[in-house]
Amino acid sequence: MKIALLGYGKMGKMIEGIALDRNHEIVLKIDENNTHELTIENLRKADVAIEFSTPHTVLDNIYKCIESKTPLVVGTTGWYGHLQQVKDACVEANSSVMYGSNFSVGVNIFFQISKMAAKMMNNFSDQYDVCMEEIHHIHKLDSPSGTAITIAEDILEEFKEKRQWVDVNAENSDDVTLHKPENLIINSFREGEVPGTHVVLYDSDVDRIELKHVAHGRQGFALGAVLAAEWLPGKAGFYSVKEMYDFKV
Ligand SMILES: NC(=O)C1=CN([C@@H]2O[C@H](COP(=O)(O)OP(=O)(O)OC[C@H]3O[C@@H](n4cnc5c(N)ncnc54)[C@H](OP(=O)(O)O)[C@@H]3O)[C@@H](O)[C@H]2O)C=CC1
Ligand SMILES: O=C(O)C1=N[C@H](C(=O)O)C[C@H](O)C1
Repeated sequence: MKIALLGYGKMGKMIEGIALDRNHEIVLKIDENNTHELTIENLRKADVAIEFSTPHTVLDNIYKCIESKTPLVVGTTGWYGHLQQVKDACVEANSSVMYGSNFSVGVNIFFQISKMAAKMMNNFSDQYDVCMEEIHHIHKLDSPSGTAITIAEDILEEFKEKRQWVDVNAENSDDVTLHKPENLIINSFREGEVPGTHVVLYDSDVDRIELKHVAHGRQGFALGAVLAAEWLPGKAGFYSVKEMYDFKV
């Protein structure tokens, strides 16, 4: 397949390596310095585009791909407030977009485990409280992580004591008003070069249950994005990575 890489940073470079190993060809690489090359004409030379740029640039890139009808895999996080508009634009144009807060198979298994646990724990919400932690490298621009938001929204669907998630980070950690029983607290930490760690904690007076996913590097995210780029072409519509993995449980 001919692949366009929109964003050629830590993820874009790792995706390039995996795509070449799987006999794909990279026909376009866009970073901050050559955005003028991101034209409809150039996008149409690709069978699929993979977007790992920044929360500030992702929306323009998505809309360009929708306009050119280039199937697009979006890994960039920090834009989910615009999800419905993007979905509507994609469907109206009969284009193909898949987004995912995390493309690794391990995290997608973790999503399922966490959702199942939340459903069980909902029967014991008089005894257990739930909170989350996410730890990432200091270069990360968004907080909480997209992965943490996906986990939190799954928990909110099942664990009825919680009404909304709230991000507690270096900037607002002194604000005690955030700690209300109905708030699902996500504690976001930025440390060194941590690739991505997510924890769900259920705590009672007598014990604690911890569910934890630790990424050892970015390889799993990058392979998942290439698998998505192989899966998407020919499928018009707006998809989430959960539809690609479609685990049978
Ligand atoms: N869904 C998932 O599985 C994963 C998602 N992510 C997310 O992916 C995103 C990228 O992560 P990462 O690669 O680590 O970040 P980096 O900061 O390493 O890379 C970002 C890249 O985007 C480039 N860029 C800047 N402006 C534009 C633009 N207008 N168009 C295209 N590219 C542009 C930058 O260019 P320059 O180098 O010139 O500054 C850089 O190459 C983040 O949002 C992160 O949260 C990360 C890992 C996994
Ligand atoms: O910025 C990162 O690095 C990562 N971002 C994604 C997220 O926000 O969840 C996925 C992964 O955790 C790494």
